[in-house]
Amino acid sequence: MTVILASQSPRRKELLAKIIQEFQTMPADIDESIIGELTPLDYVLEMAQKKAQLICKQNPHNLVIGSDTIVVVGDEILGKPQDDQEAFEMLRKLSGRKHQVHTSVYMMNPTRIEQQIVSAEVTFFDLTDDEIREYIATGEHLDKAGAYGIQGQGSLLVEGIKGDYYAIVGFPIAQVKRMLAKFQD
Ligand SMILES: Cc1cn([C@H]2C[C@H](O)[C@@H](COP(=O)(O)OP(=O)(O)OP(=O)(O)O)O2)c(=O)[nH]c1=O
Repeated sequence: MTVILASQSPRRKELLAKIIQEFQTMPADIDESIIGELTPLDYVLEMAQKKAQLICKQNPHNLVIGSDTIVVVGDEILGKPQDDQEAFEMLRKLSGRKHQVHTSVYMMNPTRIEQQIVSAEVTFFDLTDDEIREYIATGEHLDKAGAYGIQGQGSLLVEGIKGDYYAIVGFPIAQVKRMLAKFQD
């Protein structure tokens, strides 16, 4: 059965390639704007489900994987920033405190569904406005939840992490591998 990753993220593609050799990718363009109506965990799972369901409709005989990543600080959900100004505000909120990163994975084929949320806690150093501007100048913040990428220059903002590093980067491969194994049963 062909595996389809319902994603346009080059990172998710790279990470899935670490655990399976053959799969396709298809972007799932869904409306991610219902922030606020759901709890963070319900929201992140729903986004992964929507991505998987959209691609599954067009490819009903395949195993489709959707995934989504959010940052939660206090009780606020941070998705991807719209522009540099919003990125600046997000990074200011994250400065000097802990936040949670949640990545959901939703897998479906005609006979089975597996879903999972994998989380990590990230602590940021105290950041000056100049440090935030310097980071934003790298440009790597724009397509990332919370406006940073721990795998890049964003690592310089991070004092520590607890939990699964790959959940922060956007695709928790150890859990994904275990979920995929259930489709072999
Ligand atoms: C916090 C953090 C997020 N991210 C990324 C992971 C996700 O790709 C992105 C959050 O956006 P998502 O909407 O989860 O994913 P996406 O738009 O990149 O891809 P698709 O919906 O097509 O699957 O933020 C990092 O790469 N590094 C980090 O440290």
